[in-house]
Amino acid sequence: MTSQSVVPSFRKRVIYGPSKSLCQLSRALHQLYTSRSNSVHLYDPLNNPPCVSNYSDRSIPTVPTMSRSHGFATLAMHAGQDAEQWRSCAVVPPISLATTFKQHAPGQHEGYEYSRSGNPTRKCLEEAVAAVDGAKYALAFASGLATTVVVVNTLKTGDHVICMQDVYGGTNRYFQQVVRNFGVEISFVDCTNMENVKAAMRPTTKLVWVETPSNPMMEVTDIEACASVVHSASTAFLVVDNTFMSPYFQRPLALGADVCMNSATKYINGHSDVVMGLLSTNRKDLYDRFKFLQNALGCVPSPFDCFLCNRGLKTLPLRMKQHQASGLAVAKFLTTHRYVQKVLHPAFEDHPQYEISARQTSGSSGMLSLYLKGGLEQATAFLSNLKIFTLAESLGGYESLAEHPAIMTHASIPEAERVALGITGSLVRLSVGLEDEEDLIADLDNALNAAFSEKKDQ
Ligand SMILES: Cc1ncc(COP(=O)(O)O)c(C=O)c1O
Ligand SMILES: N[C@@H](CC[Se]C[C@H](N)C(=O)O)C(=O)O
Repeated sequence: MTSQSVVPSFRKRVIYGPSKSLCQLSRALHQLYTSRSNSVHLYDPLNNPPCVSNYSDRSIPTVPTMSRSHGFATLAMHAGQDAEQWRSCAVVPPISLATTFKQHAPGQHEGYEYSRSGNPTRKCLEEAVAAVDGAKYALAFASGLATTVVVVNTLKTGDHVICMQDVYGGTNRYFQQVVRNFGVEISFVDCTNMENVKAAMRPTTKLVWVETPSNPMMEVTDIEACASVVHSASTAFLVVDNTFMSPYFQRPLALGADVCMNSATKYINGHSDVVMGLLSTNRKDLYDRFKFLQNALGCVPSPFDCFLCNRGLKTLPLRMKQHQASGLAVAKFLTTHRYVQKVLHPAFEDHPQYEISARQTSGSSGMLSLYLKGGLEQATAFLSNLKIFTLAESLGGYESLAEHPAIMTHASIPEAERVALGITGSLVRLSVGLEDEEDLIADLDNALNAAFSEKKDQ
C-alpha cells in the first residue's frame, strides 16, 4: 500500500507505506531531513506506534502541535497527546504493553529499545506533565518515593542534604534511615525561615529538599527566596515536592526551583488507583542524569499506570477547583466548631505564612489539618465515627479521606521529633474530596459530636 495521495497537507513530514521499505526509505530521507528538522515521522501500517526516525540523538519526538502559550487545561488535555503520532490516529494514547521494540539493524531503531528505557505511553504522560509544570523535561517513576530515590542517587558519599523538617513521613524515613547509611549527611531544617536555610548551608551541600505546603503541618516555604539562598551560596539544586498543590495551583520551576517533584499518586492522577512519581526540570544536566537513573535504577511505572495517570491529568483543573472550594468550606466550618481547637490551612489569614502562600500559589487544594480539643482518645473516636470521609492514608483523590498522622503516615518519625514538629495525638489530617460539601460538613459534625459525647458517656 502506498498512500502518498491520502496524506493531508498538514502531515507534511508523514509518509505512509509498507513497513520494511518505508523504514529503509525513512533512513534515507533521514539524511536529508536532519539538516532541516529533528526527525522524520514514518507512519508504518504494521506497527503502532509509528516509526519515528531520529538516529542522531535517539530522542523520541512527537509532532509538536501544542504551544506552551496555551492555557493549563488545554495543555493538560492535549500536550503530548497528538493523534498524528499513532498510525491509527488514536485520539486516546494506546497502552503500549510491549516490553521490547524491533530494531532495523543493531542500534538502529525507532526511538524505543526496551520498555524500561522508554515507552510510548509513558512518553505521552511525560510530555503532558512537562507542559503543565512549565518544564522542558519531565520523567515518570514507579512511585513518589522512587522519584526521591532517583534524586538522591545523583549524590555521592560526603555530600550534604538540607531537608525541610516537616515532610511526608516516608521522605523523612528514607533520608534518616536509608540515605544516612550511605555517608550522605542530612540536616532537617525549618525552611519557613530563610535564616535557618542560610545557616545550614555547607560547602558540601548538594541538595535542598522542600515540601510546600508540608505534610501534615501545612507549613509554607518561600520557594523564590529559598532558590535565591541555595543558588547564591552553593552549587546545590533545589527540589520542591509539589504534591499538596499540584501544578494547577503552584509552579515551583517558575519560582526558581531546579526540580519539581510530585507524588502523582495524589492529585495528578486523582483517582486513588495509581502509585506514581514525577520529576520536571528545565535543566538539561539534571534531566540527563535523571533519565539515565530512570533506566539504570529501573524504577519505572507500568504502561497501564501511565495511561491512567495521563487520563487523570486531563481533569486536574476541574478537580482542583472543586477541591479548593470544598476544602475552604470544610475548613471554615471546622474553625467554628466547639470541639476543634485549631485549623491549619494556608489560605487562612491567621496562617503564619499566609502572605507567602498568597504570593506563590494561585489557590489552595483540599488539604488541611486540625487539632481537636481533646487528645488521642477523641481523635480516634472522631476518625472511627466518620461515614463519608474514609479513614485511610493517602490524599488528593476524588474521595474524602481522613487520617491520624502520628499513628499512620508519620509513624516512622521518632516520637520526640514528631511531637516537636506538632504531630501530636490530637492532630488529624483531611483530604477533602469531591462529594457534596453539605454531606462532608454534616459527616464531620456528626463524628465530632459523637467523639466528644462518647467521652462524656464514659
Ligand atoms: C508530600 C508527599 N510526597 C511524597 C510522597 C511519596 O509518594 P508515593 O506514595 O507516591 O511514593 C507522599 C506520600 O506517600 C507525600 O504525601
Ligand atoms: N503520602 C501518603 C502516604 C502514606 Se504512608 C504509606 C505507608 N504506610 C508508609 O509508611 O510508607 C500520605 O497519606 O501522606
